[in-house]
Amino acid sequence: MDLKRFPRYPLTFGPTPIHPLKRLSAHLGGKVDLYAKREDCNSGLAFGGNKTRKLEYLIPEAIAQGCDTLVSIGGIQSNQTRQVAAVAAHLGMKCVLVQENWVNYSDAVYDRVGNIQMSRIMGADVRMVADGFDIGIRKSWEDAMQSVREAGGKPFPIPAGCSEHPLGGLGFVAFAEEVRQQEADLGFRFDYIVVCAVTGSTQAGMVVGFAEDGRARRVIGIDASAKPERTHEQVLRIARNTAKLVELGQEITAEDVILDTRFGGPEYGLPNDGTMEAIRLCATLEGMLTDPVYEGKSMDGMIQMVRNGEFPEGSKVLYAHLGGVPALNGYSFLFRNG
Ligand SMILES: Cc1ncc(COP(=O)(O)O)c(CNC2(C(=O)O)CC2)c1O
Repeated sequence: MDLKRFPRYPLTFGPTPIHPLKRLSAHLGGKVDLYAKREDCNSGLAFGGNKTRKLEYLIPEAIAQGCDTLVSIGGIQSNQTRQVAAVAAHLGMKCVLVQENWVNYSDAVYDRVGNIQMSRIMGADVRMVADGFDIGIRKSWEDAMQSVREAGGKPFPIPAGCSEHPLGGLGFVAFAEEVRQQEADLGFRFDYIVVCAVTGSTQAGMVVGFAEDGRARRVIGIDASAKPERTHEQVLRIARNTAKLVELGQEITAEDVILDTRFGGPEYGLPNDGTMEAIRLCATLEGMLTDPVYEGKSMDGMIQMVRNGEFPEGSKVLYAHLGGVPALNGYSFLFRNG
């Protein structure tokens, strides 16, 4: 699938590395080969992550439109907003971030460390809003854009997770192309790809990208929104729109969106016991850190699926590490004893 007709503004180092998770695979019985693709190491811009790959396809539009301010939204410890702040700083643009109260978790430092701390240091105008979690288009975000216009600025709208932007899925269509090229070098194909899903355009792009070689249903989304009906609908809608955009030539159906709802509880942003065990297991066996909001839940899902024998023996499973580690600082109390 050729994406060259879509302008891309380079914000990442290039193809992200794939490496085996040998100790974790052995610990889980050695019958399934686990690998990680490291989107958490994809850029020098404030630790990067999945949004930085997505922003490569949104930024050309911001530049072409002569926008001077990137406006985005997320929870207090949003990785999205931190990545937007970094890209704005890198491009010499202003940045307004709406940080809503998405997580029912009170830690003394939650709104002063990690992602939100970095966004402030990078010069973003960080605006705290009391509204709770919702992955949809928010009034607070629309108000922020209006405030930029009233101040004489030209805002570029970047919705939560970049997902409701028409080009939001392209980055992870490119991810699938990149994996195919890496598989040619590795000499094998992955049987499954495991990915965390909340606002949906990461999984949606992968579903479209892997549909080309018949692997749409091998993309296993692990819901971390704890509102899976909403996330499933959003993944499906974005995948369908992205399939039309890239002229996939096949229909994406609801059955193509595999979203596992077992690991997202108890709420968005709050870890469960499985999340905490998965974070510790991956950290102590592989030195690979994951977070309590997103990747800890997808890592838990992958670990439990291996333990349950849900991947056939001999399967090669690719874990998409999408970033998120800075938020660990907001959950320090949970790890006070390691
Ligand atoms: C580390 C990490 N892993 C997975 C996801 C889920 O990606 P999608 O939103 O594309 O489904 C996020 C999203 N984060 C959001 C944020 O505000 O940071 C968009 C919710 C993420 O940050």
